[in-house]
Amino acid sequence: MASHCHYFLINQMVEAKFATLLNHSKILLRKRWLYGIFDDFVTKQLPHNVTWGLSLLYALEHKGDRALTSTQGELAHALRFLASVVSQSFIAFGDILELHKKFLELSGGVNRIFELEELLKASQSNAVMPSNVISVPSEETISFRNVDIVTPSQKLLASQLSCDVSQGKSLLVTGPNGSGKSSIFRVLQSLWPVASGRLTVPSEGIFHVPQRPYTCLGTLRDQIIYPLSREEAELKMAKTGDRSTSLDDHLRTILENVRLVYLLEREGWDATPNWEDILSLGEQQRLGMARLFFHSPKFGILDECTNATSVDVEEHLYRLATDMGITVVTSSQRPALIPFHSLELKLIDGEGKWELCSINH
Ligand SMILES: Nc1ncnc2c1ncn2[C@@H]1O[C@H](COP(=O)(O)OP(=O)(O)OP(=O)(O)O)[C@@H](O)[C@H]1O
Repeated sequence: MASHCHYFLINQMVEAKFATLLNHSKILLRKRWLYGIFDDFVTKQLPHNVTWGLSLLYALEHKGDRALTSTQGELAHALRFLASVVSQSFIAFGDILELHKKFLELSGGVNRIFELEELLKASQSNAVMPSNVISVPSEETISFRNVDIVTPSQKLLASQLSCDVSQGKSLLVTGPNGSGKSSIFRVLQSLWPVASGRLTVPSEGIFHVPQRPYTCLGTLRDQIIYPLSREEAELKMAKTGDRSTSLDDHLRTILENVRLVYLLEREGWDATPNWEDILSLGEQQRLGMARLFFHSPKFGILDECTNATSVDVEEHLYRLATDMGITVVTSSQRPALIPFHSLELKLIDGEGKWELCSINH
């Protein structure tokens, strides 16, 4: 019922916007039509009328004998000259009118270039700021040192945040809606710059799983190994894994672990449906976790990425991650996840206050 009502409201909104657009287009068409008539009249019709008028005036002024051949020839010549001068003058006037239209088009183009330049400047200045993020290849800890978490509209969400996530010591970020949990993850992904302080992250071995994982074009296999290609995935397996297991067997085990093996039985390895359309959010989230297990990184950054799965499946997924030795940084509201973490970062009010507590098992 609620979704029906919502659909109705959206439909009404779209209809209203469309009616405004249609009205605007009608006004524009009428104005263009009137302008076209005016333009044609000034550049095509009016010159003839003016020539006739001037010729008439001339004829009335000089009432001589126009029967003479020489006078007729001179007259025709003079009239042709007059007609061309008048029509050229009006065409020039029409060009001036046209210039206004061209000027408007040009000013639109200039505006767009100006906006592009502004955006480029802004992105360059943003690109300078993440220098506060230090990416170290051999680093084993994610470390926030007096980091201010600030939104693009300059709202301070966490002030002077200091906390270390070392391997084996998973961190749970909690707090009310809008307190800044996801913002910490945006800073971790370098989507937002570090306004002040220093953030140190290992340059490799970090894997992000968002709330709605991206589903790429391709097969079920491609979804799990994303962003690697099949060849790269096979190479990765050859380097790290058991050489006796094929890639598909390995992926099948992962699907069994995330309880999605029925998808393989239903779709097979080679079907390429639009995965986002055919999978529920809970299934997409389990696929996101399957990706994490395939890549098996040192750190998993999990931003509410299991909140659409049932609690028992969520616990099972976290148990698997712990067993695989993946240290996680989780944003979640569910108390069931507390036992899988060693530290809890509580964002208190979304105005800067935070608290770090260790979780005793
Ligand atoms: N791009 C943005 N520009 C300005 N403010 C933003 C932007 N994105 C988020 N915010 C604001 O930052 C605050 C924190 O948002 P954030 O998404 O981190 O909250 P959250 O704790 O993850 O909330 P929830 O529990 O609802 O997911 C909110 O007040 C939000 O309105």
